Amino acid sequence: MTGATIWLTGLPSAGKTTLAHELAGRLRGEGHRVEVLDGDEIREFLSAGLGFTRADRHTNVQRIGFVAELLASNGVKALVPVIAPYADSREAVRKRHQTEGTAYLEVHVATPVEVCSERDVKGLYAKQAAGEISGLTGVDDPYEAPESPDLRLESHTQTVQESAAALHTLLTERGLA
Ligand SMILES: Nc1ncnc2c1ncn2[C@@H]1O[C@H](COP(=O)(O)OS(=O)(=O)O)[C@@H](OP(=O)(O)O)[C@H]1O
Ligand SMILES: Nc1ncnc2c1ncn2[C@@H]1O[C@H](COP(=O)(O)OP(=O)(O)O)[C@@H](O)[C@H]1O
Repeated sequence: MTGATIWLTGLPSAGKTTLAHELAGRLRGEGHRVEVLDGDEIREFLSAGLGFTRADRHTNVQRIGFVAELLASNGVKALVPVIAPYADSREAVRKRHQTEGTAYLEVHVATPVEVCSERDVKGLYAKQAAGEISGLTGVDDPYEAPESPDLRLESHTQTVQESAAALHTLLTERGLA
């Protein structure tokens, strides 16, 4: 089976993790091998000790990109719900896949910051507003939105199922599902 990395980039609470797991379920049901490289889990193990500076975020994204490519080149659909706020970090991951001849799709989960901060799944926006944390992506830390992603999802105007269906359609169009 053809492997691929599908990177879901977007702000905290945009819907990256939810969509990755929804898509994973659909793909598994069709017999695909799937791994979700969850940002929080990766930061507990593979990227333990890294923080949220530009340099640390870059290192984190390159490590995840490396593992995703290994999985994808062995027939796995590697779903990556990780913010990856910097365009040059994402570009380096894309190039690595290109060099190795491995399929790579960039999906922008383009939920506006106002909606994300209302969802505030992990309470980070509230903590930032209360001055308890700083350097929150999209608020007081940069997020460089992709200029030409393979797909841009408007998760605030769609249900989870509609967004996941759009993602699945993209994979089908590219011969990956
Ligand atoms: N300052 C700050 N900025 C952004 N995110 C923060 C921050 N502090 C903690 N968190 C939590 O860590 C998750 C982001 O980790 P990632 O590995 O996806 O980010 S990055 O690509 O390295 O920037 C992110 O997870 P998601 O909410 O699922 O996106 C946050 O829950
Ligand atoms: N179309 C949609 N796609 C993804 N999530 C959605 C959508 N509509 C509403 N949501 C909700 O938004 C929240 C997103 O949280 P989460 O997936 O953890 O975000 P992230 O991983 O980007 O931080 C979830 O509570 C989810 O149910």
